[in-house]
Amino acid sequence: MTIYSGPVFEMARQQFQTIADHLDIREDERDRLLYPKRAIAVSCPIHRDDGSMAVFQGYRVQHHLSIGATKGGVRFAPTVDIGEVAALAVWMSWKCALAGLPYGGAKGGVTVNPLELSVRELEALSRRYMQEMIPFVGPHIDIMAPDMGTNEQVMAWFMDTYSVHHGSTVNEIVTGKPVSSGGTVGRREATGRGVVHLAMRAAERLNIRPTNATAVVQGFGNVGSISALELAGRGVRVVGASDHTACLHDPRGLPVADLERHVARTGGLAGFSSEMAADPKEFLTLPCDILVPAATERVIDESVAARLRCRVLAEGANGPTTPAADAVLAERGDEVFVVPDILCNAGGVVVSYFEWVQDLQQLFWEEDEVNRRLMHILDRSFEQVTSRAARDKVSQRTAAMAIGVEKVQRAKQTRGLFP
Ligand SMILES: NC(=O)C1=CN([C@@H]2O[C@H](COP(=O)(O)OP(=O)(O)OC[C@H]3O[C@@H](n4cnc5c(N)ncnc54)[C@H](OP(=O)(O)O)[C@@H]3O)[C@@H](O)[C@H]2O)C=CC1
Ligand SMILES: O=C(O)CCC(=O)C(=O)O
Repeated sequence: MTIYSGPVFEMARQQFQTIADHLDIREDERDRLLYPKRAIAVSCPIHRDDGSMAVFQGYRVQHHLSIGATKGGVRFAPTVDIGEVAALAVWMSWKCALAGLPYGGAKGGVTVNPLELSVRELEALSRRYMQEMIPFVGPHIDIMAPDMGTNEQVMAWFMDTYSVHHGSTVNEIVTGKPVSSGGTVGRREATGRGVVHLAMRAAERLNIRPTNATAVVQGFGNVGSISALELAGRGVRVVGASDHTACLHDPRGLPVADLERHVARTGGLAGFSSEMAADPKEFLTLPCDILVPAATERVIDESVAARLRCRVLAEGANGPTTPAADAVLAERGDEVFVVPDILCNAGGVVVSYFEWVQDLQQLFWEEDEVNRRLMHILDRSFEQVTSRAARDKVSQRTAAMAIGVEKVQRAKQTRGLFP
């Protein structure tokens, strides 16, 4: 019996079983590695602007405590449930271990559509969520960060709420804060920047020149918009971009900077251009060299996987590709070079780690230092994953997860169990 259910947790569980079989992990050790150490569920009441009261469910799952504090983002979305949050926490563990960060994985979430809240209501909900979590988090216990539906402003409210309770400013309680409130330069851009850096490494392996390449990006929030801008900055023609409100396609290339300004002004891609409107059902299978899913989980199922027309799949989102889709991609052999999520989008948590280190030391780095160290870690992980995949004749996802799981397993074995 487990409280973790639903399609996203089932996906994380299936992936883990594949890795456990590949690594020949003993049956009696598997549950200890997969199931989260702690899960916290809270009710967050707020006053609505019309004077009524509303209660939102919030969660935080801390997956394992064997390497250090736990780390991971907080998602505000209508889909959030304990199973989704737990799956995302499990993935954070493998991601942090692969990158060599001193953290276990965590994730949080509130079941809410943030677009339906006023700014005042969003602030009230953010503060209430952190207030409810204060007994369970701390700079050496669990450090939150942004994810879907949250941003730098929400992190500043989290940090302020925790600090008011503590009696002095505790910058290191969350990462992804504004630079003006103890954030680091380069964190806002880090995930998309890392995605594109690794997409370029993959393209290089396939002899694709950026200036001859095309890209399609799903999702135009933090990760998607920065990925699109970085791709365009390297001379890649971004031919597709989408969010909930619209899918745009132009084989001649989209004006990415204009899209970003439009989204900043209006809140979405809708209304940018009716001539560029594309069919949402065909969006992910548009022909391109680089496909960046940067929205949500399970968007690439077996049917989409069979029809993908990209050469590089650079997973900006967490869990965009289902295990059934992975099997289809494996059958397609070398046709699609997959840069798996826990490698591809690790730039965010890597720079969050740098932010935490800087906050603890109260010594702040220049942006070129942040980026140099980020690329060093991403390049190291890329080499480890691709050489392990070649050595063991497995997919890059299996290789990446195997490296992460092995590190967590080793830490648990070395520390042992209480008698
Ligand atoms: N932020 C970070 O540092 C990191 C994020 N990630 C992952 O990246 C992904 C995106 O996160 P982030 O950019 O922060 O989130 P944001 O909330 O900033 O942006 C999400 C974007 O995805 C769009 N979107 C959501 N669902 C769909 C859909 N079904 N089809 C098309 N577009 C959709 C949203 O559109 P709309 O606004 O119209 O709803 C929005 O443009 C998530 O999987 C997250 O877990 C991974 C590592 C780090
Ligand atoms: O920056 C962080 O700590 C976590 C980012 C995150 O949630 C993720 O990598 O999925």
